[in-house]
Amino acid sequence: MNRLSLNIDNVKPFVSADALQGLQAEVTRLHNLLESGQGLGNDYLGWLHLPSKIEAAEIQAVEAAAQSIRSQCDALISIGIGGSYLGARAAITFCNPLLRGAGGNGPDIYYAGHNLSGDYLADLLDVIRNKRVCLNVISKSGTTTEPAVAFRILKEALEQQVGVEEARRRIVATTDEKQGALKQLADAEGYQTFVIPDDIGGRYSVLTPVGLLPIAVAGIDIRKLLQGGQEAEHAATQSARLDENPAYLYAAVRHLLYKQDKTTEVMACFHPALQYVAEWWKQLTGESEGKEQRGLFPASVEYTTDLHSMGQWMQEGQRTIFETFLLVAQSNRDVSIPQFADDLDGLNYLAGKGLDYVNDKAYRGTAAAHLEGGVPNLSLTLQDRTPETLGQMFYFFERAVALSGYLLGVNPFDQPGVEFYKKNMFQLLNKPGTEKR
Ligand SMILES: O=P(O)(O)OC[C@H]1O[C@](O)(CO)[C@@H](O)[C@@H]1O
Repeated sequence: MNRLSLNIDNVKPFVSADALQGLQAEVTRLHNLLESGQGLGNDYLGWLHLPSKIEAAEIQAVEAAAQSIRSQCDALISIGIGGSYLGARAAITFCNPLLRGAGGNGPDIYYAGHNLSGDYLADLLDVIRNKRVCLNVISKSGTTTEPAVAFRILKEALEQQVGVEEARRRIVATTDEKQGALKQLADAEGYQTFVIPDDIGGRYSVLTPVGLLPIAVAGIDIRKLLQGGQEAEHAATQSARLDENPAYLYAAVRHLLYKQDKTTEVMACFHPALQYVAEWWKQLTGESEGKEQRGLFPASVEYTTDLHSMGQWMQEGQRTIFETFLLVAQSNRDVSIPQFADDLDGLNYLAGKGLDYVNDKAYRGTAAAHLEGGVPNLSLTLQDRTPETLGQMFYFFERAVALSGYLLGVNPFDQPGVEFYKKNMFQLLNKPGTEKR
């Protein structure tokens, strides 16, 4: 079942059917390279068939741990950064009510370890002071500074609140099977642990326990999420043809636009539930493609609010951009506009219409205006805000970005550039073993 639809009508003035057809042979070659495990970064392909291969026992273990957290606690703090953070936050924001506790009908979900702000952590410590708290610390390497520091502080706070023994029961670690400081710490303390497979990098890990545990704690059905992932996996595996494989069509279109010096891709959403989906997508594309001085710069805007700020730039700024609209066809709920007898605000022409109707017109008006202003744009419409649709979307982008990296000739599964700031930071912090340059 296809829960996503890709519309490329507004790129046609820039990308011809012939140009797409001209890329087909290369796409097919790269598809075969990906599937046969012969391409760049082939030791990180565990995500490729993960949705269909994840073991029933693993799903059950995640569900049981989530249930135990839901029954013990009224707040979960998910501690991680980058790929060990954004997938869960994207899913939880996407599926759950926007203004109630982020955990929907379960514990409130808070995040830590994704920044180094003292204010942020101090505020978080205040907020959780009188709550029953559980911690899920997530780090593949087990050595990333931001989550390690946050975990140290939150672990101490929890131990002071409930004692060392009870704290141990309330902490779950998601990390490497064998290595890293977090693994050693978890073993020493006797925490429950989940494993991040060796062959799956952080930004491709949302459908492993990295994402699944916090998502399940938030009351989202992870089986449905995985089902969506599986549907997209099957669809993308079956055919490399651009007229049959929308993930590859998206990759091919953005590659052809990049070749025309459209070097920035702006993901534009009209729904606040997509805010962290865009953040997840930025990590996926940025870390996968931005290397060897190549790669699209991934940016995002949230409409309609940003139409009143960035809208000017989008309409008339440098023509080095294209836009990918990420849309939701069916919201969970809608609110209709009332009729007023006096009509002093002049809005009676919208009376009886839902906000989604108005939002849709805003999208259509924007897409046409930006095309007229020289910005090619494509639209990916998600059928609804269900976990199945989200699972399809996660896999759609993973597959598309893997192919995009191969089209660029880079390894989409490493991130050597990220280490540079860390070296400098450690030297500035006088970390033992690092020397000043
Ligand atoms: O799970 P870890 O090892 O803490 O890494 C978190 C994130 O940091 C990075 O390694 C970059 O530093 C990302 O690739 C990764 O998603």
